[in-house]
Amino acid sequence: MAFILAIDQGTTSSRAILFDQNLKIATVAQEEFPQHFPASGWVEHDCNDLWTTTVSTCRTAMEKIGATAADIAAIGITNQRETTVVWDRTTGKAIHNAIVWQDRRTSEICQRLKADGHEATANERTGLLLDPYFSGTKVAWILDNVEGARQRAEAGELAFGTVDSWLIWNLTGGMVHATDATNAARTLLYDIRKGRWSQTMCDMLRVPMDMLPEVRDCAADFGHTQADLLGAEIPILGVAGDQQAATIGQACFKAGMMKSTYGTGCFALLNTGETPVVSQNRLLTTIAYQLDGKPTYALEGSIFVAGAVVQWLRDGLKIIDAAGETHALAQQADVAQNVVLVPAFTGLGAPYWNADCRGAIFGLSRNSGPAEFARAALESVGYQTRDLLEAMQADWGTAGDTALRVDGGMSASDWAMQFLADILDAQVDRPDVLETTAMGAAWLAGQRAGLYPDMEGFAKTWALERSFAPAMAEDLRTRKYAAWKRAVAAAQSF
Ligand SMILES: Nc1ncnc2c1ncn2[C@@H]1O[C@H](COP(=O)(O)OP(=O)(O)O)[C@@H](O)[C@H]1O
Ligand SMILES: O=P(O)(O)OC[C@H](O)CO
Repeated sequence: MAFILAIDQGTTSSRAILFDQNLKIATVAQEEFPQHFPASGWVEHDCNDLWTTTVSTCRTAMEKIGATAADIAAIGITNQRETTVVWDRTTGKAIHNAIVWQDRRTSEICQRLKADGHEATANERTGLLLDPYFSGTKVAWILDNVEGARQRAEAGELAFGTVDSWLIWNLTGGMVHATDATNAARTLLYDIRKGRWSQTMCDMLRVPMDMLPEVRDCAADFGHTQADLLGAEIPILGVAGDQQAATIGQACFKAGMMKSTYGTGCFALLNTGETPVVSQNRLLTTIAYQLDGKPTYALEGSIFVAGAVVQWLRDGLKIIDAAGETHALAQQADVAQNVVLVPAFTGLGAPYWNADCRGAIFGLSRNSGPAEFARAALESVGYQTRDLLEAMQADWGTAGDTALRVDGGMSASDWAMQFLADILDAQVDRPDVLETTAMGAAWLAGQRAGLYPDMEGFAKTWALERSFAPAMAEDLRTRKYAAWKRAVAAAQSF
């Protein structure tokens, strides 16, 4: 039996998944690692944790089913995007903790650049906005705050990479400093139209170009693992950022197809084909995947809090013990109460991009309790998705005409998915395999290794587990969504 090893290095855990030659999951290993919050709005990871948990989960997954390196045809890597690592090319040591995508420390730099009128140039080159979310300002922050770093970077001694690059560098023993086009597209340094690093953006953000990795296709040769890591050399043949990998795993290969992933946050990607669509509604233009040198573009809506609102009910309010309890609670909620929760715990992402907004709850009465809170929390994820889809519809026209394919931990909630269908007035399809992110990375590597079918054949393997059809009366849908819009406006003016 031949396997593909998918590495999924996420925000809260590292996972290794072995897929067999029929694209079925053979085993999964997962390890969480600590999150570091050195100041308000700052989020860091220890770069060593990212690396050691990756290797140990790979080893555990292999041990679980007695697979050796000889059984593994190739490795595919998918990763939390934007998170920034800078390391010394000689020692291979990171010079600072990884600055995580959620980190807001460069908010002021972004404000300054915007005030100086740079946003249009940034958007035109990269498809992104001047927001601390992306890597570019994080790299500059490290260079300005670690003693001697800027000088060393200018002397070519330091390397920058998103998490995929950091893992590739370590897996190959420092032989390969590369990334793929989807990860490059999240740095604020990459020209998504020209398909190369942008001198203009590097100058704007003061990032020396010599630090940047080489950009390759998603299915390409990224070197091979050092023999002593997993028992023998294994080729690395696939790389994609996690949301793009999920788009691939959901087989959204045709323009107009869309997926939405509900993990900590929610990321909706609409395949727009060979042309990058410029959003008039504050969505991001990004690369969905790049194969045979040809990029396919996507419009992306990024919401920072989705499943995290359920974690808040559990860990902050302590009104549930496990995420799954929200289903029963939401069912018990008093329908006459219209409690609306705006979960802007770390500001609002698309389409508002309001870093300073904070969470708010409206419509409480003396009878409001855990059930109404749980319902409002699940509903908030549906409302935020509708905001994204309305923006996509305005930019693209047909968004929402096809079913929305969902995945991620929170898509396990039948209640949340039914509400989503209701508030969108659109069909929501949940696939059999919810590990779409890892599946996407596995397919990239597996088809390059000659083990898996081509795009068309792979798309045929997508199987539906459950479809949710809208069942809410139109006037109720209209009233509820209008209440959400009022709540978001009020939260922003607080
Ligand atoms: N049955 C459920 N109902 C509601 N939310 C859930 C359920 N199961 C998991 N979640 C939420 O899904 C999230 C985990 O999803 P996952 O895809 O593993 O996230 P990530 O990759 O961002 O760590 C958690 O925030 C959790 O609260
Ligand atoms: O690690 P996840 O699944 O929360 O995904 C993080 C995204 O890639 C951030 O853009």
